[in-house]
Amino acid sequence: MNSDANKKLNRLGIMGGTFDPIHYGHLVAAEMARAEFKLSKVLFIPTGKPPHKDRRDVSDAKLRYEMVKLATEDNLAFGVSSLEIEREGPSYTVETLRVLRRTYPEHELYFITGSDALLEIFSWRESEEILSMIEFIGAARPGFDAKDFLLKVQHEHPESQGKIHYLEVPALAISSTDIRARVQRGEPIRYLLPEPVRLYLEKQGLYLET
Ligand SMILES: Nc1ncnc2c1ncn2[C@@H]1O[C@H](COP(=O)(O)OP(=O)(O)OP(=O)(O)O)[C@@H](O)[C@H]1O
Ligand SMILES: O=C(O)c1ccc[n+]([C@@H]2O[C@H](COP(=O)([O-])O)[C@@H](O)[C@H]2O)c1
Repeated sequence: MNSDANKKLNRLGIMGGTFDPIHYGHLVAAEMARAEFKLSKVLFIPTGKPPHKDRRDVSDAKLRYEMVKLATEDNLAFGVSSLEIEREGPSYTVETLRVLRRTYPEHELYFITGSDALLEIFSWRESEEILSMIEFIGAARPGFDAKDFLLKVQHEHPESQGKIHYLEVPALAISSTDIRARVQRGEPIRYLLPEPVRLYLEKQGLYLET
């Protein structure tokens, strides 16, 4: 086999997010993407300072990183990177990808997002540069019309043709916002996220205050 053919076998999935906290919606999307797109590994990258979120009270990056570690350690194909939480300033994806390109020169990079985030990638910093470096996998969330969306994208952003893939996942209507609100109201969150993460966030007293 020549080296070009070899290259194609290495596919790295990247799952970026605030993960405040990580939950089964994230994990199912990553696992389905891994299998469907034959990714050798999925790297979870918690954001240091989320560029598009104006919540001033995003939890401490180290706590969010720790929760991602706890949630992913039982899957050998999952890894966690502290790249963004160690970098100063907003966590722009383009900067992260430049580092990953150097770290994984032989890999094709696939960025996994929920379909809601897929609608926003064109507003990301240097989105054209991003599209020249990687492909996107958009995981379906409830209420999302993928066919319409892909048609619209192709029409408005012809440069993205062939670079955005749609992945159907068993839709889980779980969000970090809902989990935080439940904790605040004293409602159960068990089975919405891995048990070690639930125990950790309770021990840390996370989300008790608005
Ligand atoms: N239930 C879900 N199914 C599929 N993808 C999801 C789900 N929840 C989040 N994602 C995706 O995971 C990535 C990281 O999401 P993020 O950490 O912001 O979680 P979130 O639940 O959307 O958080 P919040 O409610 O605080 O906005 C985003 O691309 C998002 O679209
Ligand atoms: O680079 C950007 O301009 C940019 C703007 C918004 C979001 N992102 C990335 O998209 C991923 C999901 O973000 P979020 O805010 O939905 O948790 C995460 O990796 C962010 O760093 C990136």
